[in-house]
Amino acid sequence: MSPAAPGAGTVLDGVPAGAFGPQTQAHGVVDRPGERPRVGVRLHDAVLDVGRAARRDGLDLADALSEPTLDAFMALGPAAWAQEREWLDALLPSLDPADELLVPLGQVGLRLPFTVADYVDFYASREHASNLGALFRPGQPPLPAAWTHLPVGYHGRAGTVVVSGTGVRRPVGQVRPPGSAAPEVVASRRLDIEAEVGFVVGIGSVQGEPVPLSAFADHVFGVCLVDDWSARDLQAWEYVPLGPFLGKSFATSVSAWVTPLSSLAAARVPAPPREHPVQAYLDDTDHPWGLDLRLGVTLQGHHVSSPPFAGMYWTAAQQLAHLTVAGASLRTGDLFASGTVSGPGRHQRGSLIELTWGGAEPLVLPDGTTRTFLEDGDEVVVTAWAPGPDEEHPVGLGEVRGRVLPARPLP
Ligand SMILES: O=C(O)/C=C/C(=O)CC(=O)CC(=O)O
Ligand SMILES: [Ca+2]
Ligand SMILES: [Mg+2]
Repeated sequence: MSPAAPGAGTVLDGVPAGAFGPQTQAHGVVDRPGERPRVGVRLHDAVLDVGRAARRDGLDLADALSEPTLDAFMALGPAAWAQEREWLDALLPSLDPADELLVPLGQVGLRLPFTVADYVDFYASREHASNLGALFRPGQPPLPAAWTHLPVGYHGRAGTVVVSGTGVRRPVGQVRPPGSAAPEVVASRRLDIEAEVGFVVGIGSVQGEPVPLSAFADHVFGVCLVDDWSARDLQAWEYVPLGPFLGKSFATSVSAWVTPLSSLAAARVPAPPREHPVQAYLDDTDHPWGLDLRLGVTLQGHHVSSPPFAGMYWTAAQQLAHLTVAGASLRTGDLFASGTVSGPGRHQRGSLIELTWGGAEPLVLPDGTTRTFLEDGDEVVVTAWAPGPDEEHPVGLGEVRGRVLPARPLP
């Protein structure tokens, strides 16, 4: 298991006050000295030990909520999730701030909240896909032919998913520098971020049986934030024709909090208009799962981008239907990420390769330094929030934070 994250409870970039009130019910796993890790639900700047609280209230969910990961609780499925929500909706607003089961965030470490089963990364932002097409494949159409017909994705590396706060070692690998005929092995010079939203599967499915789009909320427990660290120089040399491999396999960071889908009811929006009718299994007319999530990205504490999730062309429900249509099954803990969230505006791009246009237009940070790609010691934080039941109760999605560690010596 990855190490506990330091710096829990730090101030979030651009996330409104009150984002972790009783409406949000972000689930994580907390680590306290001398104790086994336990499931916790965040309430403002504290965490409720939900296993012990459930035991105190005589709830039959107490065993599943007393585990060192969210796995057992997520595997109970939507009826149990709804039961827990009803209980927390009643309990949290009336909880005594001095309750012994509420622990200040600053006193706990935060762990990877679930065992990552399989990991898939999609490519659902039209702006991001078009930008990457222009940068990686100049002279070719901005989008691949299939892009408007199906949610393009690739299978990633589940075992290198780490919790927010874990250091990210600069990868070493093969690159072919521009203008050079021969490849060489170097520490990546084009280390990048990708700001994404992740969806966490609670209930699995049977191999060979597709999961219809309408069953999305029966399978997916909640949402986390993802930073899909990407070595653009490794990626550019290796990716044809099978797609990302080592350039994205070394680390993928996720937030320590998983926000239940049920907390995002007020954030649901229709997806953008489709360019042409989609296949029946992707038709989401009756199940719109667009989500108005507002992301923020900081680099060395400076705000560099505000990617809007609401404009994503493919929704997570369509992605789940597509992922399973050929017969692939789901497992508890499967993680599928949206793809980099980029909007049409310059300051809405979710990666440095887009923000600096392949390094040609460096970012100037308020401290006077410039960046094209990440330098050793750089820290990136991705945050997000969504509209909640009313203006005073926005829903916070926490943060995913990572600092770049220097590369190991070349092999
Ligand atoms: O267009 C490409 O060749 C590569 C695209 C990416 O690197 C993006 C990716 O990982 C999928 C996404 O995050 O949207
Ligand atoms: Ca990605
Ligand atoms: Mg990755």
